[in-house]
Amino acid sequence: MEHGDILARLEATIAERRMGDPSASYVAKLNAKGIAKIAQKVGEEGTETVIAALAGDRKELVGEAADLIFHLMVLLSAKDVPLAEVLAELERREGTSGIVEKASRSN
Ligand SMILES: N=c1c2ncn([C@@H]3O[C@H](COP(=O)(O)OP(=O)(O)OP(=O)(O)O)[C@@H](O)[C@H]3O)c2ncn1[C@@H]1O[C@H](COP(=O)(O)O)[C@@H](O)[C@H]1O
Repeated sequence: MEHGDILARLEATIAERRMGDPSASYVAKLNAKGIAKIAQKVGEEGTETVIAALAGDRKELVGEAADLIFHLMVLLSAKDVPLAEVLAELERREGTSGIVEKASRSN
């Protein structure tokens, strides 16, 4: 199976569970706690990813990176930002120099 499909499936699952029962779904539980809690989780998972990278534990890094991507997708969903919009932004940057691109970025 193509790995790229998992992001689309995960986005659909997150959208489906968002308003669900917090006692039966982690995605619903996080959304019930509000945007600040979701954003906090993204920050925590980012920090844990950095720690795993610096500790040199490859398996730990893969797990933390998966946690980070998952929580970032929960955050994007909660803010009604489709993943396609982020991917389109990456496509827009594709082929441009990161050095030049940084200077011309609007945000
Ligand atoms: N990919 C994930 C995924 N990655 C990590 N996690 C959960 O993220 C949580 C992170 O653990 P933490 O200890 O950091 O957080 P916590 O202790 O639960 O919460 P706090 O203490 O921060 O309040 C764990 O409960 C993990 O199970 C995930 N939960 C769900 N998914 C996907 O989301 C789908 C829907 O899940 P439900 O909403 O639970 O149905 C699943 O089928 C999966 O595909």
